[in-house]
Amino acid sequence: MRHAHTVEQVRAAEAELAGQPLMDRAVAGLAATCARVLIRRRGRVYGSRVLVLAGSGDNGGDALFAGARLARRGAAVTAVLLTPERAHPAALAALRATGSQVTSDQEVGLADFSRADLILDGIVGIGGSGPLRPAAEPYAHQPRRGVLVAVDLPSGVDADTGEVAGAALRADLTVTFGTHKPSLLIDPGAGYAGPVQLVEIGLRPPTAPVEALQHDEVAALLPRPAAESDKYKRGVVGLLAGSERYPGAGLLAVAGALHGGAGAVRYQGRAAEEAVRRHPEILLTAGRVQSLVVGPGSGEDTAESLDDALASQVPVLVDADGLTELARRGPRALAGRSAPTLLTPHAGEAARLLGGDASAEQVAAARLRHARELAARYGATVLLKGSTTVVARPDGTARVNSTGTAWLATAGSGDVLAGLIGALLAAGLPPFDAAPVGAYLHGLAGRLAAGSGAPITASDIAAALPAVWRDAAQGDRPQEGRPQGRRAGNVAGLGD
Ligand SMILES: NC(=O)C1=CN([C@@H]2O[C@H](COP(=O)(O)OP(=O)(O)OC[C@H]3O[C@@H](n4cnc5c(N)ncnc54)[C@H](O)[C@@H]3O)[C@@H](O)[C@H]2O)[C@@H](O)CC1
Ligand SMILES: Nc1ncnc2c1ncn2[C@@H]1O[C@H](COP(=O)(O)OP(=O)(O)O)[C@@H](O)[C@H]1O
Ligand SMILES: [K+]
Repeated sequence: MRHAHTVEQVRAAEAELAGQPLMDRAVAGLAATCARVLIRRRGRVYGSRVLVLAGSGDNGGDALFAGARLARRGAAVTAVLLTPERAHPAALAALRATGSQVTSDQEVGLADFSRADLILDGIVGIGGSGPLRPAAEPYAHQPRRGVLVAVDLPSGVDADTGEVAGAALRADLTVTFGTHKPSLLIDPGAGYAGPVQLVEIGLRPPTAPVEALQHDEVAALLPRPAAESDKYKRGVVGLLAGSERYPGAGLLAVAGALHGGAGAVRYQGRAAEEAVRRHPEILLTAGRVQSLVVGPGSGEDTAESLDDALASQVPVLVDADGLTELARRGPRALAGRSAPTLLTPHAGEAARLLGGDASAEQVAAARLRHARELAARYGATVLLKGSTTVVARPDGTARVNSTGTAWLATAGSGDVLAGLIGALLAAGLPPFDAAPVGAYLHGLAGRLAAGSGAPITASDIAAALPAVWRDAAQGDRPQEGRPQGRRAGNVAGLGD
């Protein structure tokens, strides 16, 4: 499990360790990573050009101290102070003692930014607030050829949410201290961080409000048939999906559900004939189910299907057309439910569910905030899809997905996901497990299908599910780094 803590929690955990050399530990890890980057890039640290961008707080202090360590190994280090009168005194003295150049001339800084082999972004860390200050902003737009390492988190990114209010520095790699911050796991912030390396400094923060399942946790949660299982004991998922206008969505939901670990898939929609032709293993008769999926391509049947689903006593996943109908009815439509409800909107559907309080763009720019808001308003678990999938519960706890690729953004991909998660619900996983496990497998399937990068169809994603299930079931293989097609670029693999 990857855990992410808020700034407040990090500060409290730090206070408990007062007197311990936390900064030394952080700096040692940071400098070691920078040295590795330089050795991979240039074969050695000696003679490399390093630029340190130092703000006024301890984040700048970390960067200056790391710069001093690199200078002692022969790097040509220049430090640019963004607030010269408030630079970290001890760290500045340490860097000066190496004979390195220190300047507050931003013209020099910007020129070096373009030339340096390695840039340390120590402008601002967890003490940041609001958009980058004017002195720092030009660095966010300046071209460079070297590797940019963000200290703790990329400057300009809000640590607790991953929101980016204005410009931010786009890192190739982030070295973070003590614990992950939510912004390192959630876009758009995560997209600025690149691969993240965690340096342990001894912090013991409390329960994490945001976490990301990894292979081990997914392996432990995957439903497996027991010796005495039969198909009903394994769970039956009911699909209320597909209509005359959108038969394909029903078929794709079936394809996802068949690979989701339930014992049987009961299909109730207008694409029945085609569904059974393609998937002869499905059931078309009415009967007991342990979960229901309502909405993918339900078209003209949506209102009635939603009525049926919400009146049931089993976990219900509402997706696509079902969400549009639910948005019309509002949160009260879920008030009488005794079994759990899971909503799986993309940003546009989320905006609808919020009744016009946010646009799709605003939802995508503040995923954690809006997923939490929706979960609280509807009293349901919410899986918000998109570049980072976020699952939130009404109490605000959240899980974010660390697999996936932008190639998943293809028509019908969400229908496969809905069927898959529906089956996991039928197999007995609670929504806060079923949703992130489904997203994790779906993301891995997208990566597997896309390979080194190629357009994929939703059917390809479904077809890849058995292989990624087998892989995930083995556990112990953390899925680090950013998905295919992201700019891990010139330091691919350094986040390991
Ligand atoms: N808390 C901890 O447990 C540890 C913290 N360490 C480092 O300390 C950092 C936090 O240090 P601080 O609390 O001094 O805070 P920061 O250094 O993150 O930032 C505070 C300073 O940045 C300026 N600032 C705020 N918002 C800004 C913006 N948008 N643009 C430009 N400047 C801005 C403020 O004027 C303030 O003086 C961490 O990010 C990490 O790098 C590490 O040394 C190890 C341990
Ligand atoms: N930029 C992206 N990066 C990674 N995954 C994405 C991106 N955009 C969309 N996805 C994923 O692709 C799927 C698309 O689902 P959805 O929007 O419901 O599409 P559809 O309605 O066509 O099935 C979701 O799982 C979503 O998280
Ligand atoms: K930083």
